[in-house]
Amino acid sequence: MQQNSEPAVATEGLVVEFASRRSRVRALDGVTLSAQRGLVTTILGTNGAGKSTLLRVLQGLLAPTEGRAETLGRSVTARTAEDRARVGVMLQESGLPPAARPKDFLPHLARFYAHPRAPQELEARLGIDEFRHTPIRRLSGGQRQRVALAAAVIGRPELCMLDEPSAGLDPVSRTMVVEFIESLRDEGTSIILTTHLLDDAERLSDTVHILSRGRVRRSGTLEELTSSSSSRTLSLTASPAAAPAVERLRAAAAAEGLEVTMTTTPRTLRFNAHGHVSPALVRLAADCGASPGEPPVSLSVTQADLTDLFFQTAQEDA
Ligand SMILES: Nc1ncnc2c1ncn2[C@@H]1O[C@H](COP(=O)(O)OP(=O)(O)OP(=O)(O)O)[C@@H](O)[C@H]1O
Repeated sequence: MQQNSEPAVATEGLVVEFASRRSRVRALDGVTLSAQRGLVTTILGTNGAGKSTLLRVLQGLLAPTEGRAETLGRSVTARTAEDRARVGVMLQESGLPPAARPKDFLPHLARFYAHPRAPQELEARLGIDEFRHTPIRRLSGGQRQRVALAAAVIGRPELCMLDEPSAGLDPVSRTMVVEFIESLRDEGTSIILTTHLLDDAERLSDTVHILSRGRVRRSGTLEELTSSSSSRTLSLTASPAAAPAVERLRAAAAAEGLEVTMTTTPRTLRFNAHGHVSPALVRLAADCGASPGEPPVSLSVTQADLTDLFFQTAQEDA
């Protein structure tokens, strides 16, 4: 028996190198991270950061060049069939049989497990019942994705790895999938998630690891990550009469290295500056009214959110 105190996932110094005669790519460059049981751990990163490579190693589909990786306390290179049955996997390329219909495929899959979920209940929860008679090759990308998610969880895995499960879904299906993932977590399933949808990441994640160029650049709970960041967003709305003052603010923010966006309509000026917002800049903003010494229509300084951190990480590594 495995001890449940083991983390759901643990990696140490994981390196994956893809080498051809012409080039060599270090997709993972010393990744050390862990994911606690019963929580949602999200891996974020720009395209090519190494997220799918990491999942492929954790799924035992790719041998690391260096380092070690464990799922549920077992090395990924030494897993038995029984160990594999405890891990559910949803890949970006679905790997589903094209001629099968969901109504046959899910019950067929269920027969491989001792205590499977009821296929019809899964169909209903993921909206698959609407197209259960259609062969998989005729399903849309978003429909196929939901069948792949159902297939990943039908055996009641203790650990579920989901590679961009909500990407490309319409808003109704996306909500269904996000709520489904929440319910898996509530049942105690450990979940490793990758996504580019930062709203979903904010809603679902207990812990986040942000990868860039094959390395873990930031790790922590959402609260730890955002409170440790010195980044703030200064947002201001002013009347067009305040344009000269807002222009001075823009120049000062740019000189301090902040990222600035401005939009002007006939009735309002909107100004946003993101980065290390100094007290001097806040004082300058407080004077952006229609006449000298008057305050602007609105002014706020807010803590960085996950989106800000994501951009910051990408910029630091550019
Ligand atoms: N089989 C392969 N052969 C050569 N290079 C590869 C291979 N698979 C991935 N790579 C490279 O490894 C790096 C990481 O790729 P990976 O697919 O892990 O990124 P990702 O973070 O999942 O990106 P995305 O968000 O686009 O899915 C990229 O530079 C990619 O080109």
